[in-house]
Amino acid sequence: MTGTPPTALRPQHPNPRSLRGLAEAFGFEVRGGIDDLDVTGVAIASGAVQGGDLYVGVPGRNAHGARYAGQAAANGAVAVLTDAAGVELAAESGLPVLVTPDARTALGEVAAWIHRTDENPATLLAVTGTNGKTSVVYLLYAILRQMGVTAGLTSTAERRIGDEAVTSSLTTPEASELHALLARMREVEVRAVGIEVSAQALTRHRVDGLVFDIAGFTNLSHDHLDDYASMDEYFEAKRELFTPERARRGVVTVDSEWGRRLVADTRIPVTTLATEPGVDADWRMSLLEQAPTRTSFRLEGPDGRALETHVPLIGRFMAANAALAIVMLVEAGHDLDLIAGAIAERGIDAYIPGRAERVSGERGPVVYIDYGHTPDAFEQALEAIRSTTDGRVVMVFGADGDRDTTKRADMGAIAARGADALVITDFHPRSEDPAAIRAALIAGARAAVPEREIHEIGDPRAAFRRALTLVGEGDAVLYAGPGHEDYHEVAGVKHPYSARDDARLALQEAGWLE
Ligand SMILES: CC(=O)N[C@H]1[C@@H](OP(=O)(O)OP(=O)(O)OC[C@H]2O[C@@H](n3ccc(=O)[nH]c3=O)[C@H](O)[C@@H]2O)O[C@H](CO)[C@@H](O)[C@@H]1O[C@H](C)C(=O)N[C@@H](C)C(=O)N[C@H](CCC(=O)O)C(=O)O
Ligand SMILES: Nc1ncnc2c1ncn2[C@@H]1O[C@H](COP(=O)(O)OP(=O)(O)OP(=O)(O)O)[C@@H](O)[C@H]1O
Repeated sequence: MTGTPPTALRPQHPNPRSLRGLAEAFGFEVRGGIDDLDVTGVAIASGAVQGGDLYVGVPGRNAHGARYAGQAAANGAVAVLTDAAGVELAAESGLPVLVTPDARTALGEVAAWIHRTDENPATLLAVTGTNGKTSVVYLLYAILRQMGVTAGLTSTAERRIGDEAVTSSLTTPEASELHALLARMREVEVRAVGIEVSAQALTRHRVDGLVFDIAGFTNLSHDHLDDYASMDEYFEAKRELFTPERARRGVVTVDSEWGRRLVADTRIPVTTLATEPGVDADWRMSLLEQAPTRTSFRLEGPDGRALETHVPLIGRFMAANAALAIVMLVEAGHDLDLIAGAIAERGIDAYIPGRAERVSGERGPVVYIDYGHTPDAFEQALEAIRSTTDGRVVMVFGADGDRDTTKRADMGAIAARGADALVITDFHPRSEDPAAIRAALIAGARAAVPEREIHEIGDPRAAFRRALTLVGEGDAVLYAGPGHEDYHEVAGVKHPYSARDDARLALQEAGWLE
């Protein structure tokens, strides 16, 4: 996947900056003539380079990026920034080379300098946590727009400025892309931006060169133990967002021990939010009503301030995400009454692609396509569906290949406990044997509930159609995993596949959708 140029939103009228000025500002060693050269952008993937860019060659898992300096030059790069190991490779391109001990560490500040990020007046709202980041940034975006604020977002699904959107490749863009996106947002006078920040982004310097106005925390649960040696290390990666170098203020959901630990450990001022009963916090969310099409809730603040609203989505977890978004906006300086006024009547008018997205119509079973791929996400989504469904709940799911294998047994177990029947299928097996991934999920399910009805069908299209044969009016299907995605990755090849489109087609074939 690396080397594929990510589609990126960039400023349309960049202000050129002097390359000599850049080298002097950062104390870079210079090889080659750079006087009279200007730089207008920055990229770390050669395929993404545009005329006037600085190409930054960073070492990767597969190759040193400096190896691709020739392609960067062909695409119009004016110079290369790299480390000592990359100098010789970069010089082969014929471009001048700037040298720094660690090009990845330098990238964020360099991108901020080139794109003048300091001059960006937008409020920056960062969201981290294992689950709910994408949802919270879409909820922030929706509320801001309902309040008449020009907003942007960056998430796993999309980067979005007003109505302009491009599909994302990473959850958090590389720093080169992120600062360009913010510069583009400044051009169109975006005033507030929701930014999803993964643990990997913090660890890999993708949000360097930014200090967020508000950092929000959703939750922490089992995921990414292929990237981090333990839950403690994973937590430490997230905790970094709640330091003065990264954020001015925080809003922390304290339902879990991890949230409480974050509050105890942080060095920035934080406001707390509880969304479960019996947890003490500055703000408390309580559910009012759960229906298959919406969830309404009440949010109460420290001084008796309160609002009631709803989200057009299922589940306590979605109300929790919405409550976090609202408290983040209050902490960013928005008046609670103004927020309430904007969302009281119509509720929060959010569309979140592929997160508990209802694809069924008026007739037949209710079908949700979800992006859940962790044990906790499975549990939350199943609980939400149970609380709005009297009939059977059938769950279709698989597990990522080449990703944290230790969560598979738990995913199987939670599905077996929460659903009446399971259809276990393939979800991006990547380089792994798909049958072995299914076997791990089935073993987890059988260990938890030996008698559970389980169907094993590798092809996701056939699996979903099997699920439809197991349900009828009043029942529900949860298809967890693919969410908004439009591909199915097998052995390094991405095959076109949209679970949402295919599910609609299957519902039509079954006569349940026009
Ligand atoms: C493990 C990891 O983070 N890998 C990232 C890394 O890839 P890499 O080290 O393998 O790169 P490489 O292939 O060795 O190439 C080295 C350099 O040469 C460049 N190159 C390479 C080939 C070429 O033709 N031209 C070129 O310029 C590459 O852009 C890179 O800068 O640098 C690439 C360029 O930016 C990233 O795309 C890639 O993210 C991969 C796709 C990835 O999957 N990352 C995951 C771990 C990740 O970050 N996930 C979180 C999700 C969190 C969540 O689920 O919540 C995220 O924020 O997305
Ligand atoms: N607050 C929450 N608590 C637990 N599970 C949640 C929560 N919000 C969403 N989920 C579940 O997690 C899935 C992913 O949600 P979302 O995309 O918002 O999270 P994320 O943190 O952005 O994950 P990713 O970066 O992988 O997209 C949802 O489809 C849902 O199943």
